[in-house]
Amino acid sequence: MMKEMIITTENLTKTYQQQKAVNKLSLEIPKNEVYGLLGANGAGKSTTLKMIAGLIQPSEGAIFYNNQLWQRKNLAEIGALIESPPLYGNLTAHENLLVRTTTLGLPETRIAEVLELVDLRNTGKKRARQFSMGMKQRLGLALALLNRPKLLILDEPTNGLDPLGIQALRELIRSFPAQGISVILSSHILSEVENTVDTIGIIANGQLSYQGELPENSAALEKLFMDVVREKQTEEALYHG
Ligand SMILES: Nc1ncnc2c1ncn2[C@@H]1O[C@H](COP(=O)(O)OP(=O)(O)OP(=O)(O)O)[C@@H](O)[C@H]1O
Repeated sequence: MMKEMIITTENLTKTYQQQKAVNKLSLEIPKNEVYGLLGANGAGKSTTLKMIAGLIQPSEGAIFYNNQLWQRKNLAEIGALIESPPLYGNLTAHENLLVRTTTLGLPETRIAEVLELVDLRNTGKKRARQFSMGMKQRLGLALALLNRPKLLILDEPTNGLDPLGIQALRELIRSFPAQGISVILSSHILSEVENTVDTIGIIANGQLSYQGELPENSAALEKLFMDVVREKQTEEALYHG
C-alpha cells in the first residue's frame, strides 16, 4: 500500500540574493512517522523547515499539506520549534505557556499537560532566563505542543541537550507517531537520528540527494551521507572550477 503523506513539496525553492538556499526540493514526508532531514551546516535544512512552518515564503515551488495546497489555516494543526525557542525571559514556564494559550484561545488546562509531557512540572517561580539550555529547549517544545499539532516541526531539537536530555527527548519524539503526530526534524548529527527516525532525506546545497528508509546501521548511514556530500562537492568543483 502507498504511504499517506502529511507534507509533500514540489520544486520548493528559496533564493536569497543570488544564492539558492533551497533548490527545487521535492520532499515526501509520511504521515505518522518521524522524518529526519539531514544535511551539513548550511545545506538548507532550517530554510526548508521555515517554509513548511509558514515563517518564510517560498520563492518558487509548492508545499502540500494532506495533499492540499498549503494554507495559513493549516498552522492550527502545526507545531514548530525552529532555532531558539521564543521565550519571555522574565516569565515562568507556566506564564510563558499562558501567553500562548491566551493568544490562541486554548484551554488553560492544557498547560499542565504539556509541562508534564516535557518533564518540566516543578520549575515553580523560576524565570525562563534562569533555565538551563535543556530546560529552555523543553519549554520551547511544550509551546509547540500546546495546540495538539498533527505535524510537529523540530529544527535540530537536541541542540544544547546533554546525553540524558537527548535520550529523554528521543523517547518522547518516538512516542508521537502512535498519538497521531507526524514529526519532521532536522539534524547534522547522524548518531542522533539513528534511533529516532523512520525515513530520512539528505540535502546538500539545497538539493535533495537521497530520500528513503534509514539505512540498517550507523556505518551504512555514514557512508551514504559522506557519499552524498562528496558527490555534491565534486559537482560544485566542476561547475566553478
Ligand atoms: N535570511 C537569509 N539571508 C541570506 N542567506 C540566508 C538566509 N537564511 C539562510 N541563508 C543561507 O542559506 C543557506 C542555507 O541555510 P540554512 O540555515 O537553511 O542551512 P542549515 O542546513 O539549516 O544549516 P545549519 O545546520 O548550519 O543550521 C546558507 O548558505 C545560509 O547562509
